[in-house]
Amino acid sequence: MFDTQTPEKTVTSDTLKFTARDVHVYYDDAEAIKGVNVDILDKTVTAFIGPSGCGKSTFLRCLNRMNDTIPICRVTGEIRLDGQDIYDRSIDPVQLRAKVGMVFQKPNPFPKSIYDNVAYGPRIHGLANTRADLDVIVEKSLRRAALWDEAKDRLDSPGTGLSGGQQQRLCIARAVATAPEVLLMDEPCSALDPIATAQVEELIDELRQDYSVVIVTHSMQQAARVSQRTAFFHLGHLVEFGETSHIFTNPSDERTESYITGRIG
Ligand SMILES: Nc1ncnc2c1ncn2[C@@H]1O[C@H](COP(=O)(O)OP(=O)(O)OP(=O)(O)O)[C@@H](O)[C@H]1O
Repeated sequence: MFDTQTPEKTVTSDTLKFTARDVHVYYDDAEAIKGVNVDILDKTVTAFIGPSGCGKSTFLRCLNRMNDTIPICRVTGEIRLDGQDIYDRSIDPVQLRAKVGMVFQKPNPFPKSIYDNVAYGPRIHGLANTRADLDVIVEKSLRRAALWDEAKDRLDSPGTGLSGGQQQRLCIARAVATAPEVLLMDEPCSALDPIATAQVEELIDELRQDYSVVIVTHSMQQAARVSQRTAFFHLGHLVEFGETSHIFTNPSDERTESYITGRIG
């Protein structure tokens, strides 16, 4: 089911980025997340795994308040980023999402040029004073997303004209352009072929030098390859959370074992 040969990846940071306490999420009366507590570390890739409908994406979306955009969705409990309550009245969700960037399942570049896709966030957040500043941010972000060499001669071409894998890297460049601290990725490789998937996985490994990355994935092989910590969700509960190598080789909970051995899911 998973690659037991994957070398153990050590957690390199003990700095807490997010702390979530007793988080419940409801869609109308249906409870999708049932009292989740979790600590997410800086400069670490954390994978959320679990059967379809267990709440992985719902919980991920709590971390940058994307659930605010769903009228029937209600979040209770406490989520802190660097110690600050992200659901506090004083927090502007738009500013929060610049700090906590998100990459979605399906690459979704804006119908704009490659340059403008990346420049969009820095422009609306006033991160560049001059065109030259913006050029620097765009180049740096495209380099960070390992897309510069392929894109540098076609910056004025539409982002939608890139291949699927390139589009996803463009979306990663767009997310890193606002200098976020955390990157949330909701099944970022599910629409990609194996080569593009490998490129994005390599990129995730590089990004963790600078960011905390949280990735939802259906692929246990992918979780084992890219993450240092893994959280297993089941029916809205966070069943088990720990070092990826431990979760995959020696899970403590029967439900985790059933999932990773393919008996539930
Ligand atoms: N916008 C929504 N409106 C109503 N219910 C929703 C909404 N989004 C998710 N749900 C429900 O919340 C529960 C958790 O869904 P969620 O998408 O978070 O699970 P998931 O583990 O990410 O699933 P998958 O792996 O299939 O993407 C499910 O019962 C789902 O039907």
